[in-house]
Amino acid sequence: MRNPGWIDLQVNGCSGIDFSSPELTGDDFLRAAERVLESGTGCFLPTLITSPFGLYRRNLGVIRRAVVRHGLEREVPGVHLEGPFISADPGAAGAHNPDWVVPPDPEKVEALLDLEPGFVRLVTLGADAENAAGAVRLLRSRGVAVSVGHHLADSGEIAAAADAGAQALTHLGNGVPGMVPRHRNPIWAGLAEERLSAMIITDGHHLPPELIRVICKVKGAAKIIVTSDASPGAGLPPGPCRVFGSDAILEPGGRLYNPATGYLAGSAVMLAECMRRLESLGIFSEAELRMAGRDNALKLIGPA
Ligand SMILES: CC(=O)N[C@@H]1[C@@H](O)[C@H](O)[C@@H](COP(=O)(O)O)O[C@@H]1O
Repeated sequence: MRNPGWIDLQVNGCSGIDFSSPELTGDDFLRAAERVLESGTGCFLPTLITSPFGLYRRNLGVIRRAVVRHGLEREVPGVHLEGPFISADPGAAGAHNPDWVVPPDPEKVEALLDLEPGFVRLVTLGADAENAAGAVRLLRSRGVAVSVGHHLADSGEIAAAADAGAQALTHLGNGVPGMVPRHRNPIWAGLAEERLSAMIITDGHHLPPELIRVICKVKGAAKIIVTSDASPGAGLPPGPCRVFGSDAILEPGGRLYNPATGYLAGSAVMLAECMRRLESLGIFSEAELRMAGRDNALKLIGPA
């Protein structure tokens, strides 16, 4: 499979560098960006997980200044805010700190977007948040792409988000409690909502092959977006490490998890590896892989 310059909408950091850390510096960001780009990713959205407002103010500025200073606007066209408007339920929040979850009030949404105008390109919010549909409409009116996830939303709430202009589902199959009702749960509801693309993490640990196959078959190649969800642990040697301010363990096989909660804490690989793993399942042709690893992501966030 030829690498067309993969586009990764979800990169939380790598090599011990956390884009959501209160200590992130411009040089840290550039070091991490260099590793991401040399791995075969042509363009990516640094992703900030659920954080206090002051952290967004600080880190959006740090990242934007570093990008501009080094002329990386094509490679890093903006950021993905994964939260803070998600569900605080422990299974839905996953690696996110529920203490920083807030409802998507219009003033809060506007305040976040106004920190670095035009720099937020994608927001993940919970479709079960209070007035989620209003927030989706507001974000879309400001030119921001919206994906829903980290929620316990039912099919009605997911449909309402799609009616309001949401375009995708963030890491479908992850960011839900370990045990869910067998028929009515956010995975089936997201799978069944034909208007929404499915972002999926194909790192070999987040989803079993049979679920990847089902999601790809149901959504079709035009509605699949592979993301790495690479975390600060990506690129580190196996063993204990720090991820999103918590202790984590990176197993020799590449599984990265928080031992206190048992939840995965992002992935340990970049998008090129996720694409190789998806290719090895034999579901998609080369042209379809290019859609899932590049074209659909570009379509989602639109031109810079
Ligand atoms: C940055 C981020 O949010 N990553 C999520 C994590 O929060 C969630 O816990 C995990 C497993 O989800 P699961 O336990 O529902 O499979 O998927 C992703 O790694």
